[in-house]
Amino acid sequence: MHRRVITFSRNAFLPLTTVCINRCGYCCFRTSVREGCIMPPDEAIRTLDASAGLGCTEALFTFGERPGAVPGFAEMLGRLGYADILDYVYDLSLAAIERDLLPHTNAGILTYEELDRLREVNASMGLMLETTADVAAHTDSPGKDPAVRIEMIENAGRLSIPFTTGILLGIGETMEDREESLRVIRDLHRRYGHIQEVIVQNFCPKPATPMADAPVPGTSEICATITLAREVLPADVAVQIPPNLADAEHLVGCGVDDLGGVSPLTIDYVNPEHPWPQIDELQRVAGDAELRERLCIYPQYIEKGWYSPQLEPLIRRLAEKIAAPGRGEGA
Ligand SMILES: O=c1nc2n(C[C@H](O)[C@H](O)[C@H](O)CO)c3cc(O)ccc3cc-2c(=O)[nH]1
Ligand SMILES: C[C@H]1O[C@@H](n2cnc3c(N)ncnc32)[C@H](O)[C@@H]1O
Ligand code: MET
Ligand code: SF4
Repeated sequence: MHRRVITFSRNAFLPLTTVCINRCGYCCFRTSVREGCIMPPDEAIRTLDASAGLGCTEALFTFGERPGAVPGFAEMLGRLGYADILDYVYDLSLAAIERDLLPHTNAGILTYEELDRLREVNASMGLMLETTADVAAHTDSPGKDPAVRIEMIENAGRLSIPFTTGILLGIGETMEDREESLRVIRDLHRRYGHIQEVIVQNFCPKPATPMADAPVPGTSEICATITLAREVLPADVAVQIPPNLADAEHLVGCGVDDLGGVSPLTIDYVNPEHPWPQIDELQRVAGDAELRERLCIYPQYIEKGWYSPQLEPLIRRLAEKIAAPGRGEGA
């Protein structure tokens, strides 16, 4: 099951806010409304500048879902001059584009209209399905209702947005649940053709969360799930594993196509205890496979023109840049 090419994206992770209406049992990212819960514009711009300088091509905006519904948040955001976090991410997406970075946003559940608006300034977007099962970890997370997640992924399909989704392993679901989740993703892709990659992400326990002592999926179980994903999903959908969370070196042979976004500058704010491998270590992870840099919009969607006109020149330029010979590690 060894695949010849393994891809990754050089990115910058910008957690715009840690405030969230959900309370997932595994999450250490979410905080209350308090000092520091919103990344200020000057810090965001510094991160974009520095990441562009390090050769990154993607700005990943990942943050809490519907923070505006949490009391006190709107007032804090208002002090930065914004009425809605989506106005803020829109402006920062423009700032990213100006600096030659392609925005990819995962803000949790968004409406059709919100997706349509962000589509103008995002090369791809994402939302983890997590699981189709009804799990205890999601009891206090209305946004993790599988029906709600499926509806949003469907809306992204209607809007022809190149899309990243995935499943989270070890949150109370069974192997059968994983198979069902993967089939649902496959069926969405059959209808809309927009799923570019599916992340198979293993739960990592966090201190002081309800799941702090929950068992973690072992390497052989993760491998079996990657193999299952590769069997269920069509060949044009990449299977991604995060190289910082699992034993990626031993898992790539299970059917992995992609190592996701890796940052030379920022940490993985969702899993802060797991540092990224250095980009020059990724070839070791990829083993015999050819390691190839990609953009956050996959080549087939560039060919199909599934992007907004204002992203066209940048996508063209970055596609040439990553294809240029001599652009190896640290370039
Ligand atoms: O650094 C991370 N990147 C995450 N990414 C980013 C991802 O690695 C890249 O941004 C995409 O592969 C696009 O290049 C996600 C993107 C999504 O759309 C949905 C979920 C995730 C999850 C993570 C994550 O937990 N940590
Ligand atoms: C951005 C994505 O990160 C994942 N996520 C959230 N918390 C954890 C954790 N403790 N371990 C692994 N992945 C996590 C969820 O799948 C979310 O959708
Ligand atoms: N809160 C969103 C979600 O869980 C984005 C990723 S977690 C920080 O879907
Ligand atoms: S995983 Fe995402 S939705 Fe769940 S509590 Fe954390 S930030 Fe909110």
